[in-house]
Amino acid sequence: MKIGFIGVGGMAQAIITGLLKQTKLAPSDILVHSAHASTYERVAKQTGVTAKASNVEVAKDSDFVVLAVTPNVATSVVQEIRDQLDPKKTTLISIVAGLTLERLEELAGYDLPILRTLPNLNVAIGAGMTAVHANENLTGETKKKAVGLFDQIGSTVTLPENDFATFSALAGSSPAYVYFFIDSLSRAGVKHGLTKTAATKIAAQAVMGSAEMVLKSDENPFGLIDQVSSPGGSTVAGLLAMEEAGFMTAVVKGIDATIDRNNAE
Ligand SMILES: NC(=O)C1=CN([C@@H]2O[C@H](COP(=O)(O)OP(=O)(O)OC[C@H]3O[C@@H](n4cnc5c(N)ncnc54)[C@H](OP(=O)(O)O)[C@@H]3O)[C@@H](O)[C@H]2O)C=CC1
Ligand SMILES: O=C(O)[C@@H]1CCC=N1
Repeated sequence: MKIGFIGVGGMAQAIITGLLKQTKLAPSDILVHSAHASTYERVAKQTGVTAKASNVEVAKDSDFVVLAVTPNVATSVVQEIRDQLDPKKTTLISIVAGLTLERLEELAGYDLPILRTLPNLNVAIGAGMTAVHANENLTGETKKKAVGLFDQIGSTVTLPENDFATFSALAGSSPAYVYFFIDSLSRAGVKHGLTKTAATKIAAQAVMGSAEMVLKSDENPFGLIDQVSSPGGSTVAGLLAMEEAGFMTAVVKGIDATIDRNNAE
């Protein structure tokens, strides 16, 4: 089974790293090409994957073709490889935010099996969260294999396409917001005398444990907040100060802006 990546930027590299760590795929079974030889040749050198001389070659030689370019060039790239996409052999997997199955079928062919996905950066460490939606041509074992790639590098959820913009904000973009939160915690620690390295490790471990607690406990997050907040204690004092600064409103406004941008694609 050959998996070809068209575009090897941040997200494609995260998927490749995750696949090489979490699956039995050989690096040579992963084919890559992108706009600049300096990028795809560097990725090939660093990871052992196979560099191809063109997008067309990647499409021709792959069973699963992962479209991993930015939305502004996706249309022209699909048009470029269209003739190599053989519905009997090839499955197209798109990770492009905002690009619908209807548009992909229009560009790539109505007979082609296509999986629309929206992964997040944490696939690199096998802890991703990916939304998937297959078109009606993608069925059976091939669908299992395509979705299975993302199951092996994290969790997957099948969502209606009109929820993808919201999912993209809550899981695709949110790692950036959580990293921002961790960095904010860490900076506060530095303000109070910890080293940045120690503060970041402490903050990240606390965030990881808290996320695991939400997933594993029967309590909702507000119940857990109450468990942490001792009567008359420091946590409730901190929570109230954060809320006075507009914590929840800031988060919801950020997610609204993310969804608005996704819907404008
Ligand atoms: N970053 C993320 O967390 C997520 C991103 N996505 C989606 O993933 C896609 C890629 O995003 P991201 O990795 O962040 O972006 P990057 O800018 O890091 O990567 C884009 C890649 O596209 C390549 N490229 C540009 N033009 C062409 C072309 N004509 N032919 C072949 N390759 C080309 C670039 O090549 P080169 O490097 O050689 O210049 C680069 O490797 C986007 O559609 C985005 O919506 C989805 C979920 C999460
Ligand atoms: O910033 C972006 O547009 C992409 C989509 C989700 C995460 N990164």
